Amino acid sequence: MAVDDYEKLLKYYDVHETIGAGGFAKVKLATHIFTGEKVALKIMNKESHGDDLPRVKTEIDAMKNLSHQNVCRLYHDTKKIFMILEYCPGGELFDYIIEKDRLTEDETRMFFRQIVSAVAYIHSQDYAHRDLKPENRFIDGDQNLKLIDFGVCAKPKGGMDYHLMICCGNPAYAAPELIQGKAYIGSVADIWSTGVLLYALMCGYQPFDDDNVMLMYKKIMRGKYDMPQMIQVDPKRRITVRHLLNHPWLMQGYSCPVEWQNCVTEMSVFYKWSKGSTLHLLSKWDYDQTTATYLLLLSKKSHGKPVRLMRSS
Ligand SMILES: COc1cc(O)cc(Nc2ccc(C(=O)Nc3ccc4c(c3)C[NH2+]CC4)cc2)c1
Repeated sequence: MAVDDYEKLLKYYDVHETIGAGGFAKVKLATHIFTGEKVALKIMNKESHGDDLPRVKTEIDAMKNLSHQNVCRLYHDTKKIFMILEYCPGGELFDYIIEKDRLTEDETRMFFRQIVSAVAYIHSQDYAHRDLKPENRFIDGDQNLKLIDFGVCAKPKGGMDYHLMICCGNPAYAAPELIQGKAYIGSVADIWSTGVLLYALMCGYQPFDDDNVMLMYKKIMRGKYDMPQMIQVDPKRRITVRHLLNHPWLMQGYSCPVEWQNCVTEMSVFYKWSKGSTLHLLSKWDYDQTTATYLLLLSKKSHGKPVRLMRSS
C-alpha cells in the first residue's frame, strides 16, 4: 500500500518541496538522512500506478542496468510508486536554453559532447531512449547533463538492429520513419532526435515546430536543410552515434573523441575481459590492482577527468 511505503521512506529521507511535475508523476526534493545528500523523489501518480503502467517497470529495469556520468542515477525504488533519483539542481536544459535565448557554439559543443556520450553509452547497452528532447536533460551541480525519463525506452530482444513499431516521444523530435508508422530502428531514431536537439541548442528554437501537427509532419518529411547527417530523412543514410564520437565539429577545441564508456566498460575493454568477468572480479573487492584501477577510475570521473586507462604514463 502506498501509505506504508511512504511511511517507510520517511525513515530514510526527509521530503521537501515539489521541484517538478509531469504527466505520470511529480518530483520532490528530498534529503537522504544518513548521508545528508540531496536526492530527487519521483512519486508516480496513483492513477498511473493503478494501471500498473508498463512504463514504470520499463524505466526501473532500464535504470538498474545503466550507470554513466551523463545518465541520471536511480538510487532506490520501492516497487513502482517511489523512485529515489540523482539530484540535478541546474534544472531542465530546456529552461537553461530559454533563459540564455541560445547558447554559444562552444557551450553547445560542451553540452552536445555529453549528450552524444550518454546516447552512445545507452546504445552500447542495447537501449534506445525514444524520447530524447531538452526537457529530458537536466543539469547537475557541475554543469554536467543528465539524461532522464526512460519510461518509453526499448531494449529490443533481437538486439539493436531489431525493428520497433510503437510510435512514442514528442512529435517535434520524432524521426520521419517513426511518424510515418513504419518499422524503425530505435537507435537510428534516437540520432534524429539528437540532431533536432542540437538544432534547438544552437538556434534556440525547434527546426520543425508548428501548432498544426500535420504541417509539422510535412516540414519533417521535407528534408531540405543544411545538416544532412543527423536529421537525414533516410534512416539508412543517417549518421550513427559511433561516427559522431569523433566528428570534426565535436572535436573542435578538444584533443580526444567523446568518451562514452563507464568505468566497468573501460576496464573490460582495457583488460580484454568480458563485461561479466569484469563485474565478477570487481564484486570480489580483493583490494588488488583491479580494485585500485576501478576506484581510481571512479575518482578520475568524479573530478571530471577522462574515464580512460593507458598502458604507460
Ligand atoms: C532516470 O532519471 C530520472 C527518471 C525519471 O523518470 C525522472 C527523473 N526526473 C528528475 C527530475 C528532476 C530532478 C531534479 O533534480 N530536479 C531539480 C532539482 C533541483 C532544482 C530544480 C530541479 C529546478 N529548480 C532549481 C532546483 C531529478 C530527476 C529522473
